[in-house]
Amino acid sequence: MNVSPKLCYNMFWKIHSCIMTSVRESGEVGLGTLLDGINGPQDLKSLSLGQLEKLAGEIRELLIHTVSANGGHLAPNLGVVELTLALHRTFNSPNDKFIWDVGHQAYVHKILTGRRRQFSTLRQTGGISGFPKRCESQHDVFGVGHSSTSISSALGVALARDMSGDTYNVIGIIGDGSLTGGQAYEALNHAGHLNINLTVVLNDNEMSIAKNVGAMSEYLAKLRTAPTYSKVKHDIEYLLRRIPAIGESVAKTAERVKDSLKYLLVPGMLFEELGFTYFGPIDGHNIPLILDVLDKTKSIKGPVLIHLLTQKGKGYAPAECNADKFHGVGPFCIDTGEIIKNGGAPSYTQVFGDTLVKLAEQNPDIVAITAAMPEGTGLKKFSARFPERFFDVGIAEQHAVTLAAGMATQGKRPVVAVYSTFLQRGYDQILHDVCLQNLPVIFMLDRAGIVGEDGATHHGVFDYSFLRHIPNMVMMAPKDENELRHMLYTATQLNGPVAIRYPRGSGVGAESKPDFTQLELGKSEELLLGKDLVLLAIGTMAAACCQAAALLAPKGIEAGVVNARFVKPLDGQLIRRLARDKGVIITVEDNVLAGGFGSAVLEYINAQQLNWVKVLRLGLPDKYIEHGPRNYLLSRHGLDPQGIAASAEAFIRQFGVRK
Ligand SMILES: Cc1ncc(C[n+]2csc(CCOP(=O)(O)OP(=O)(O)O)c2C)c(N)n1
Ligand SMILES: CC(=O)[C@@H](O)[C@H](O)COP(=O)(O)O
Ligand SMILES: [Mg+2]
Repeated sequence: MNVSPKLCYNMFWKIHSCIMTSVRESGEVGLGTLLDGINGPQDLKSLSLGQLEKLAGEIRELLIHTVSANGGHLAPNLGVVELTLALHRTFNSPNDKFIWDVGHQAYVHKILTGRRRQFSTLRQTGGISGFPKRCESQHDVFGVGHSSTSISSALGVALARDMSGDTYNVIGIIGDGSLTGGQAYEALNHAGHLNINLTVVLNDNEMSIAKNVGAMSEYLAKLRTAPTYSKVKHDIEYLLRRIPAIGESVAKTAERVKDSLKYLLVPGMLFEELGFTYFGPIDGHNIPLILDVLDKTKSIKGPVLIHLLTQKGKGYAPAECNADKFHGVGPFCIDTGEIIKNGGAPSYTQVFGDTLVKLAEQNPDIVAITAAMPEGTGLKKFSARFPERFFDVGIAEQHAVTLAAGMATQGKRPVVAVYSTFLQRGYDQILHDVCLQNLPVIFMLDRAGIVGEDGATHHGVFDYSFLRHIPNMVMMAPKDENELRHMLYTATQLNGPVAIRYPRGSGVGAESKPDFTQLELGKSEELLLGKDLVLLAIGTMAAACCQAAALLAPKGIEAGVVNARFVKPLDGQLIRRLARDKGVIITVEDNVLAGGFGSAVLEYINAQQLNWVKVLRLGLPDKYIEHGPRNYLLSRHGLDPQGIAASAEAFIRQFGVRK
């Protein structure tokens, strides 16, 4: 009988799932196993190679089991199991310092550094974070969540080490996707120049979240198929030493010979040219091989780059086949790999993506730009429909912004779709390259407000504050997914920079008609009338405010609700009227209070000398918000209907109701 490898693999996977199901049912994942004996990295030192390989399997089971329940970054972690084991086996953390790029692949590191028993709390309220965090463990040397920082921070640690006369090892671990970010090159440039002792491990799985893009990615692919440079170096040295009589002296000049030969044998040794000693490419799932190369590179002076080839999702068939889907995933069924869906209305992301395609069908100047997140930002459809008008620039938000500015000077209508938190990278480019020249670039800020389980590094709670003060910028936030459509349409009709911010996840199920309405610039929408106070809401806070008003009514408080729509320009006319008629304004936003929407309203009231108005600002405090479910975090910060109603009631009781 002829059995295809794919069929074999599927059969293996079925048997494996059955075993896993019974293990899960007995509630024994990772207990009574090798993993159970790992209380810290020191416990790895005595394990045999066979045991390390068995441990790798147990870690994979634990990863799959935990992420299937809590959600998280499964595929990146499955890909670095062997690498992380080898790192902790070779080096001595926390004396030696590991610095992870993005940090979404540091689960194995967490498991091996004393957090195995807390691992079931991953990404949950009060539980361990999905990213390295200095306050969580001394093994987490550098906090992270945004990409391409590892070489910079590792270099900083290495420089500090040398200044203090210490001798520990510093190892930065960066993925091929993160190597598309400009900061990584700034750091390579600096490290190569300093000739400092520093190890960079490049974990190359040919994937960012989506397939990796760019010339560097193509260069890595060339290295992948070229003869192993480290092997070539070794072989040349070996051969030269074996030449009778002259062997030793020739071997002494081997360094020079190798230097000339390497150009012939391996095209464009970019990393070596930058001052790094390059090792690779090496199979990143072969523990003895990784141990060997780590051991060898330990004694090399100057910066070293070890290029490992890994497979994202390794060991779990659904993640191997769909590495992008399992990059960051919600709870899923282990046996089938199916994501457990909440159902509900289409997400803001989807509505944006569909709307952009519609608008682009009518306007050939519309182009779309993503920084390595075509799926997450909803641009997948656009990329399929208009491949020549779609640009994935890699993890390069700064470049994305200035690229858009350049296109806008030539009459294009660039739409930069980006997560709010990652646009923080492009602040100067927005200010200096886009707004100063008043260029019509549209910024679509997804994942604005509280994002949930990714936590402090990912909440998009600063965007009102870092965008609204920039001259020429128009900033809007829709109350629902249907309004998002009209806002995007409106943005295409304006002739300057526009930012629109909206949250992660489902819309409210708002009905949408096929036509578009151009919204009046700086005009808000009165949703509910109420004589005692007004809840002046921005974005999705409008719905919470309507519910809060309903909670206040039985208490004899008549609250009006306004959907502000614009953070900039503000609806000054409305604010003056509210000040005159009600005298109590409560602003509500899911942004930090500092410099946010409420601050804008206060500035306006001050500028107009409407001094009698009582203003309460509800929003997020001047601190980083931890990880946890989005609704829980909103309620914890008083931004759910109950919280808003309670604050409004207390405020009105303190300042009285104007009759
Ligand atoms: C500045 C910034 N932009 C975007 C992201 C979103 N993001 C997280 S991981 C990732 C891909 C990283 O790819 P790579 O470094 O190769 O890691 P892999 O997941 O492949 O192991 C992206 C785009 C981010 N974390 N930071
Ligand atoms: C690590 C990272 O930055 C992304 O993977 C992020 O976690 C994606 O989040 P979403 O699930 O909101 O797309
Ligand atoms: Mg990668």
